[in-house]
Amino acid sequence: MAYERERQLAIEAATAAAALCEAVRRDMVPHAIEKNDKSPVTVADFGSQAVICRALAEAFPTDPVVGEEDASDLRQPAMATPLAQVTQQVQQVVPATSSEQVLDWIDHGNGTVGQRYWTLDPIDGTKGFLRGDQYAIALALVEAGDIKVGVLACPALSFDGGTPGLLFTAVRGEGTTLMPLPQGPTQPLRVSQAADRLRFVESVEASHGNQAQQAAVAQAVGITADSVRMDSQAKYGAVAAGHAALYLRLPSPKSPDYREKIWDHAAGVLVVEEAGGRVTDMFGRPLDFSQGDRLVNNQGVVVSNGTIHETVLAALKQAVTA
Ligand SMILES: Nc1ncnc2c1ncn2[C@@H]1O[C@H](COP(=O)(O)O)[C@@H](O)[C@H]1OP(=O)(O)O
Ligand SMILES: [Mg+2]
Ligand SMILES: [Mg+2]
Ligand SMILES: [Mg+2]
Repeated sequence: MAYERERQLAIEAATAAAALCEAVRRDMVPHAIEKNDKSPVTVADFGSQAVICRALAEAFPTDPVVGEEDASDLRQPAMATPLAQVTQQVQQVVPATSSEQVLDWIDHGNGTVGQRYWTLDPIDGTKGFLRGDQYAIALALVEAGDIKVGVLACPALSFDGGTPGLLFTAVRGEGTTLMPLPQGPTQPLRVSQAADRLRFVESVEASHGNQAQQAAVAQAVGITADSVRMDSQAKYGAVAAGHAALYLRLPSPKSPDYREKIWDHAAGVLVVEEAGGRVTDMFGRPLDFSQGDRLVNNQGVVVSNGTIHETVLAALKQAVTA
């Protein structure tokens, strides 16, 4: 199988990070630390990035990792308490780790996009994580702009009332699989074509999309049920598993020039594509992962079961020009 080492390593690292995040949520009631851009980060985001970057640095030392977080704030003297908490959490995975080591592992994620790179969102949906809702650990390998491996760990996700905790894994050309966390039988995953599964998913956070326009487009393609609102790339998982036919993320009227970050999409895109679905921007262009840490050549994201994709793009064109 192609990319077997990369796939195995990504699964192991994301599974360890998922356990760390769940331990934080269970044991310490995480609170938000505010970043410069006012968005939240927690002890678990830092711990997850440290654990995954450590594994990548060891196994693939020359691969850059483009991760969401960096350790500059954590290095400030005023952050001694959260740093100690991050270190304590990482020690559950890697015993006898020092804080210095943890900071260096986090900063291993400050790489830049190149011919081959990994991109990591140590917690995608930090707001969902803090609310007790959905979040994901998202890790992907990209070569020449093409996503080759994508792993999405969704510790709080379940379908049809199952035990929470699902891991999605995709390798380009080899399909998508679903496995319970932390381990269990693997099953291949396909998107759904069933008419009764014509649900659509969107963000919980209204400011991350355009909910009025999303509802109008969904209705135009015959989806009459209310949206299922979900944080994080778990939405890609819902489409890949056939629990939704469509995920719409249209530019928010409050931030029309926002460009999506690569770590918010890379793993999810491959998980859906390899399950038989399709992902483009709102104009039908493929997402371009070769340009840097943002999708500068794209606006909005449309994720579907494939079958309805062209109809959705046509409805979107009408909605935007109307
Ligand atoms: N204006 C925006 N439009 C789209 N996504 C955004 C916007 N602002 C922040 N985000 C990103 O949305 C992601 C969460 O998505 P969701 O709502 O689907 O759970 C976060 O990674 C967040 O990035 P950041 O962590 O930099 O704030
Ligand atoms: Mg994040
Ligand atoms: Mg994110
Ligand atoms: Mg964030």
